[in-house]
Formats: sequence, structure tokens, C-alpha cells
Amino acid sequence: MALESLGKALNNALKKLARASSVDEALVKEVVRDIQRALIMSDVNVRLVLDLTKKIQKRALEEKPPAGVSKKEHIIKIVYEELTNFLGREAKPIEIKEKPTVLLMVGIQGSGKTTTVAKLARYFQKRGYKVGVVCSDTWRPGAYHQLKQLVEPYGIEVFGDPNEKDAVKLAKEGVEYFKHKGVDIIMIDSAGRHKEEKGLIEEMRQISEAIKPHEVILVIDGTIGQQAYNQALAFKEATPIGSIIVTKLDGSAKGGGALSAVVATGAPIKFIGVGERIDDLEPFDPKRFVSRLLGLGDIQGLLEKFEELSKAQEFKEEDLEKFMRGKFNLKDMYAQLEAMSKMGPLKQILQMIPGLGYSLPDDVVRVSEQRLKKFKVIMDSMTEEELEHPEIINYSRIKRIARGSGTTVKDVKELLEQYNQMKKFFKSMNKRSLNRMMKRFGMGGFGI
Ligand SMILES: Nc1nc2c(ncn2[C@@H]2O[C@H](COP(=O)(O)OP(=O)(O)OP(=O)(O)O)[C@@H](O)[C@H]2O)c(=O)[nH]1
Repeated sequence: MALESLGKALNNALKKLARASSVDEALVKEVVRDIQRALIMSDVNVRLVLDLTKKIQKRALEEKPPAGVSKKEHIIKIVYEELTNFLGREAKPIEIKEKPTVLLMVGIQGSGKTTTVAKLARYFQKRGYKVGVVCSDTWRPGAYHQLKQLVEPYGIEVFGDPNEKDAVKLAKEGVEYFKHKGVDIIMIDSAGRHKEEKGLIEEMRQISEAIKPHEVILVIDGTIGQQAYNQALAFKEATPIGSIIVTKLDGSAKGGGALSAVVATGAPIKFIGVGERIDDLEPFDPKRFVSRLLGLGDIQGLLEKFEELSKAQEFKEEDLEKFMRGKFNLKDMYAQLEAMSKMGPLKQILQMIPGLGYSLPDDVVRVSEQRLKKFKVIMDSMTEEELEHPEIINYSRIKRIARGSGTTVKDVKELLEQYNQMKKFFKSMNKRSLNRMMKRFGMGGFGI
């Protein structure tokens, strides 16, 4: 989850509003102060915070809610709208109009650029585009191998030469190479050795002149907070075809500052990085982002994730239904956990369900790859009957399974505990949310 601590603080402010028996001026001011504090803690520029919260307060105190809408709901909507405006309002996707579309990626050392090139290449590949990646980083010889390691498992080709010293020449050759190969998108990973804007912009100019990219994308490290302003501004002034990806928004305490600072320069943010894995890249859509941040849920995001999954044929509709109804056995659980681990943490997915917000206990949903492997080994030592009816597994069976799988009684119990917890959790889950979600998937629902 991007900006988890900011989200929690904003969510708490809204909860205060939702729980109050009546809404008066004092409460509005208190909620606005909470929002102010949350944003400042996330390193959002104080002046920007004051402007924003002044607007929220004015509207909350002066506007009359339309018929059928409570004062509270109206204020929540105002907060949502103003935060959405604050973050740029509309999503601005990268347009792939020509074949090939050439994207030049630049970024200061350590910004997460190389990882982001790989993530974006994979993102487009998943959407049916053929992508070629050029490594023109002549400064860090490891960059070429890093890129190859990241994208080659997905069949994405990397062009580069760790011995070449001329970055512009490499970029040019790489583009020519992939043009002949007939790819749809060519991405160039540039050097990124620079510690500040000046060198970065000079390199960008040189490569841009040589290869004439359709778009230049600056990768900014979200952990630098509002300092992102200077980088984004210098970049925006240097190129009219520039857009931005802000990385490391997972767990960064200053991410709100970075996002709002970039928006304040007028440069469009197209994606955000939300983790280290190749799939941890999200198109930046202020509306969805804010609704998730406030804990209002994001059904659209959820649908897209599942759509992606079904495309990859890792997750079938009937499986989802079984799972969501709490009617699953150990085999199903394993398949789901595996699919979820490919898709991103289950927690991240469930957070998108309206009404669930932040209430998910970590131990229910956190299954590391290592644990999954262990589960698999244990399950290989179970009988078909045990897999389908785990409730028959008593202590002597546990001992046999542990022996057979070379694990311990504790390990087997852990697997069963995970299974029981999940079952319990899904049974107790907000039925209305499930119902709504299942309807969206065309699966009927619980008839509530
Ligand atoms: N948590 C988290 N880590 C990230 C994210 N994006 C990148 N990273 C990590 O940031 C570190 C630096 O990433 P690189 O891609 O090597 O970044 P770079 O230093 O800009 O690359 P070069 O310019 O080629 O040197 C790596 O450990 C990445 O895994 C993100 O969105 N979230």
C-alpha cells in the first residue's frame, strides 16, 4: 500500500467525522486540523497544505449538502474531491500511438530507475506490446546485467554492451536494432550516475537529440519528499515531452510530499512504484489513489488486478467464488495463495474492496514465498482425502505428514492454522462488500 501512514491518519480523521453524533463547526475544524497534521507529517509543503485545507474548511462550512445526502457524506466527498484536485485530478497515461514508440528513461542515481524500466517494460508486455529495452548506462557496468536479470525471465530482450563507453552511440544503435526487430515499444535506460539535476538534464538532452524519443520519463525517488520539487521543475523546464514516475511510495513516510511537489510543478505523474517486485508499478490515477488512501475502497483497481490475473490464466472465476464463500480446501488455498503471491500481497488486493479499508490482520494474509514452498512440501505428503477434507487431520496424521515431508509437527500445524484463519476470516468478512464485488464479477452474490 502506497503511503500507508498518511492513509491511516486521513482515514482516522474521516472516522472521527463519521462517528460523531452531529456535525458542527468545531468538529469540521478539528477534522481539518487532523488532515493538516497528516499531510505535514507526510512532508507535504506547509503552504500547499494550508491552501488545500482552507479550501476544504470553507466548502465544508458553507456548502449545503444536496437532498438525500447527509452533512457527513458531503464533507467526505469534499475531502475526496479536494485531495483529488490536489494530486492532479485526471490520470495521464503514456500514449502508445506510433510503432515503435520510443521512451527514454532518466533519473538520478539510486532513484530506482533501472528497476522501473523493467517494471514498465513488463507492464506494457502484459498488455500485449512487444517491448525492447536498451541499456545505455556506460557508467555502471552492472546495470546491463541487472536489467537482463530483471526482464529476460519474461522474454524481454535487452540490447547493450558493458564495454562500450559512448552512451549516445549505444542508445542510437539500440533503437536501430529494435526498429529492425519490429517491436512496439523501445525503452532506453540511461546512465543515472548524476547526483543532481544539471548532469542529468545534459545527458537527457544529448540522448534525446540522437534518438528523438516520443516521451522522456524522469524517475524520482519518493522518499526524498518535497525535495522532489526542484528535480521535477528543472526537468519540466528542460523538456516539453516529459513525464514522471515516483518510486518507493510503499513504506515511505514522505511520499505525500513527493507526489504533491511534482504535481505542483505541472509535470504529469504517470506511474508510481509501490514495491521492489516487477509487478509493483501502478498507473497513477488521482481519483483511485485518493479513494484508496482515504480507505473508501477502489473497486476499479480491484477489477483491473483480477482482469490481469485472468489474462495470465492464474486465477479462475469459479476459484475466486469458492474462496470468497469460504468453501475451499487445502488444495484450493494453495492455488490461491500462489496466485495471490504472483499478483501482489493479498492485503493489497483486499484493501481495494470498499468498506474493508485497513482492518486486515497481517498474519492472515502474509504468506512469504518461502512459506509457500514449505506448504507445498507438506501438502505433497498428504493424502488426497486430507487435502480435500483437512478437518480429518488429527494429531497422529500431523505426525505422519511431518515425518513424510521432512518437516516438523509445528510446521504442519502452522499450515493448518493458516488455513483455518483464512477460512474464518473470509467467513467473517463484510458480506455486503463481497456481495457487491461478486456481482461485479457476474457471480451472483449472497442475496443480501
Ligand atoms: N520499496 C521499493 N523499492 C524500490 C522501488 N523501486 C526501486 N526500488 C529499489 O531501489 C533500489 C535502487 O534501484 P535501481 O533500479 O538499482 O535504481 P538506480 O540506482 O536508479 O539505477 P541506476 O540508475 O541504474 O543506478 C533497488 O534496491 C530497488 O529494488 C519501489 O517502488 N519500492
